[in-house]
Amino acid sequence: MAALELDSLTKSYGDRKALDGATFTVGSGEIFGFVGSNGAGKTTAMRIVLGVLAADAGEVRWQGRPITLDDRRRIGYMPEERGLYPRMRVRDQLEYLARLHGLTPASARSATQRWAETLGVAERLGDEVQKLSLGNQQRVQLAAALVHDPDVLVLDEPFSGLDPVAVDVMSGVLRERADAGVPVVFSSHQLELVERISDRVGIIKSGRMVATGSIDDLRTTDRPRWVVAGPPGAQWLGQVPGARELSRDGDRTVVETSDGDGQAVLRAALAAGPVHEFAPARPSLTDLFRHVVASEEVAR
Ligand SMILES: Nc1ncnc2c1ncn2[C@@H]1O[C@H](COP(=O)(O)OP(=O)(O)OP(=O)(O)O)[C@@H](O)[C@H]1O
Repeated sequence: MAALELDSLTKSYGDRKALDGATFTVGSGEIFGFVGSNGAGKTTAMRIVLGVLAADAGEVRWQGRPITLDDRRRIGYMPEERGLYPRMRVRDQLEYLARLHGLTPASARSATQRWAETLGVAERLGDEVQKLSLGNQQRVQLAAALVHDPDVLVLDEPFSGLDPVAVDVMSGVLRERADAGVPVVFSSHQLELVERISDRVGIIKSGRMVATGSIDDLRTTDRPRWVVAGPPGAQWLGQVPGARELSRDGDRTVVETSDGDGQAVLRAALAAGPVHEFAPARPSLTDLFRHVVASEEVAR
């Protein structure tokens, strides 16, 4: 079931339309990767979910009804502009945020300890935030989003600037929270990472969702592609009706077919010479992103 729904959100800043009917849902237990070019509207959409910004039109729903202030208090949010007090000690900061969300002093203390350990910053609990490296500050920022055991996670570029170990720690935590039933939505420009950890992704362009679904859904096309390595050139391809070369790198050709008949492609290649690789070509999220962002067509 869709736990969090963004329905037809519209928002303008003066005459600049930041959101233009953006709609998507995030289910319980689902990690949703929210991607789009700079200025496409991701932060604006997340701020509207949080309620720090009001939509001009459209609605955010939680569990099927309009989201309330109380629901919003149960969101764990990592803002793009971050939001830690630089001179406050990590421990005080996390305990303070937990208390703001209604935890008792004892629960705030134990949640602070637990999340600091999970995120690898327990040894820095006594330090001022400003003395931490940026990556460690970001771990603390995630701890700040998690310390009140939120029902939803909304994270604006949580992975930017992290080293690979920190990326693993953070993605492990997101998966663990999702497995506990929490809907997780995060924005990122690191498309390989988004592809690796998201259950579903949404691509936003100029304030409108141009594609939403699992990576496999988005890959599904009525013009399947194949990689063929072997015969030099691509003259052999002329023998296959409805097939065309998309790209060629040395003896490796990516072929698009109109009817998905890979066997016809393989037969033509074999007739031209030995073939040492033949496989369906699976576009990466980066390929899909380039494709939908470059095209003007608005789908789904
Ligand atoms: N406070 C503001 N005042 C005026 N325009 C704004 C404001 N905030 C955002 N915008 C504009 O709204 C559009 C959407 O911005 P938004 O920050 O939501 O994009 P984004 O997808 O998060 O971008 P990025 O990937 O660069 O963080 C942009 O054109 C931006 O310039």
